[in-house]
Amino acid sequence: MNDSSSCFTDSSSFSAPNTFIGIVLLNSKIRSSSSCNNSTLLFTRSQLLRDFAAREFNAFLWLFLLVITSFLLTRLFNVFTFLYKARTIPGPPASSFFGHFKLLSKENLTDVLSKSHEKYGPIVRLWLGPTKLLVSVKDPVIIQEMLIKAENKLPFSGKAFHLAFGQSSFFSPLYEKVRKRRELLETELDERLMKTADLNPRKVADFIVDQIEKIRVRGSISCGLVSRHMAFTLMGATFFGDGFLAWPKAAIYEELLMMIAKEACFWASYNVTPFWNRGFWRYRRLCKKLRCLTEEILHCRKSFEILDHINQNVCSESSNPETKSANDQKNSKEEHYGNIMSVMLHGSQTIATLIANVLTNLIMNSEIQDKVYSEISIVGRNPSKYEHEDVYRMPLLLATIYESARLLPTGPMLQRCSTKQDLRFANGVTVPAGALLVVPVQLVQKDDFNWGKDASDFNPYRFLSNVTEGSGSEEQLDYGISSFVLNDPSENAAFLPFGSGTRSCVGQKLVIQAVATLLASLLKKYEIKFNSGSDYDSEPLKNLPLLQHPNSQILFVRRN
Ligand code: HEM
Repeated sequence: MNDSSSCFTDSSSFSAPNTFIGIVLLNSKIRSSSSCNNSTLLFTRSQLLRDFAAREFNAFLWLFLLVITSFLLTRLFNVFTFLYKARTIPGPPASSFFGHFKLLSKENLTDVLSKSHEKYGPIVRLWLGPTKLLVSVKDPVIIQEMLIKAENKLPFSGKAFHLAFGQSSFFSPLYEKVRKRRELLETELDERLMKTADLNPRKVADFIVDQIEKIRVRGSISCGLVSRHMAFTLMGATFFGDGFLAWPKAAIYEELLMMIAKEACFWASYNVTPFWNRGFWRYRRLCKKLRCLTEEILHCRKSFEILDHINQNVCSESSNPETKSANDQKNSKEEHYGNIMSVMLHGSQTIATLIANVLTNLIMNSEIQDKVYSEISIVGRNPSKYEHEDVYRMPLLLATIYESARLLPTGPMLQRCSTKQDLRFANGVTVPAGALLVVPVQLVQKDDFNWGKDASDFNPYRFLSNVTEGSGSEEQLDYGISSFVLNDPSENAAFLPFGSGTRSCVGQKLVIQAVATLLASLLKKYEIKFNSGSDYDSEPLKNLPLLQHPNSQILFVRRN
């Protein structure tokens, strides 16, 4: 037998190793067999490596296939479990693969939900797509439970703010992200509400009354426009201090904010940000201008500003300022500006709608306006030690504000989602994780079951309790006002204009005090009327449900 017989020239006489170590061992074996010539050795080695690579590649493919298959099987299992759990929630049957999408593209969601609740009860489901489940809750007790348990909002909530103003942690969908700032803002606002010096809605009210005096001589004014201006001035003075009232660029800031408000939802509705659209870039330029003006007012203001304080608190807790990188500092500054602009936008829009609703209701119900005026006059004759406390002695005015917020809430739906865990309600219904949960506020706040037969009528007295007869002062009785006390509106779980639970509105107390003070100052000086010839100036309209966003022309008539 010659020497070469021991060489590994015949590839079939050996098998390639399965591991890299195997290759190394075999390689050393080949090297040690000195009788092999170089070319045979090279051939054998490359053959081995090729064989090894092929095996490794096959193994990799198998592994990849296994991972993909198990991933798909898990997804499939999850989808079936989701569908199975969703089956237990009552709702109209979905006729197509796309669920109720067709129905919703033809009809308003609130109307569809109204019919579905009537037929299927307090919890109903609708399919927005093959696996997109929407669950609507109309029962106040279950709503309360849901708004506490489901802490997160839908992933796209806050997208409009994010697109317009960059990072904004107040309106982030994740509760974890907003929790700290929510708490700080709440505490800050509570503290400021206690101190008259820092935040004085009366100053804002006097400023607005002065402005109204100027426009009054020119005649009537659009209710929507004047409400918008009042809301903006209130928000500006609250967050930038009294110096905001004299800021010469306030009017430009207001105009920009309102232009952005008009377009924000439209641009946020795109799944992919429309960078190719010129209109989008024009919108971005508006946002940038607003950002510059925000920076400007923050630089020149003298008074302390609430959100600045919160930002400092959050930054000092999250990291040591000395070790903070320049990038971190830039991000926190961006977020600070984002927060200011988003709160200004949210507050101005919602307060404007609320003021417009109250003014419209007071005009359409002149007897209530007269009584509120009487109430303001009585309190004015015997003012409290602290001016800002006066409004809490005006129950009818406060009840009018609550009733206006009940009849026409600023948003038609509250929304939540539970991404990780199923939600189990006390009544036995389980909503699978990943479903969108909504509360149709308009339906809940006008439901006869929750509010009585006159649920659709304007009746502020539903928020008042009559204290035993005869306890009212003579002066009160002269004005035809019996002694009323305001009930806590949150006692009724169906009262949701500011949401409820873990993600409820942080500005509620501020709004009620500020709007009541402003309206008290206005009503004390002026009687508010529709301009004759205005659409609303007719008796038959009185009992019609309040129209959305009333844009009637109103007059401020000076009282003697
Ligand atoms: C009439 C005026 C206002 C109305 C009707 C209103 C209404 C609401 C509603 C319905 C929500 C969602 C609540 C929920 O999902 O449960 C909300 C959230 C919020 N509101 Fe207001 N709001 C008003 C004014 C304000 C003001 C003046 C501020 C600031 C001082 C403010 C700060 C916030 C914040 C920070 C959130 C987000 C809370 C979160 O996501 O955790 N709101 N508001």
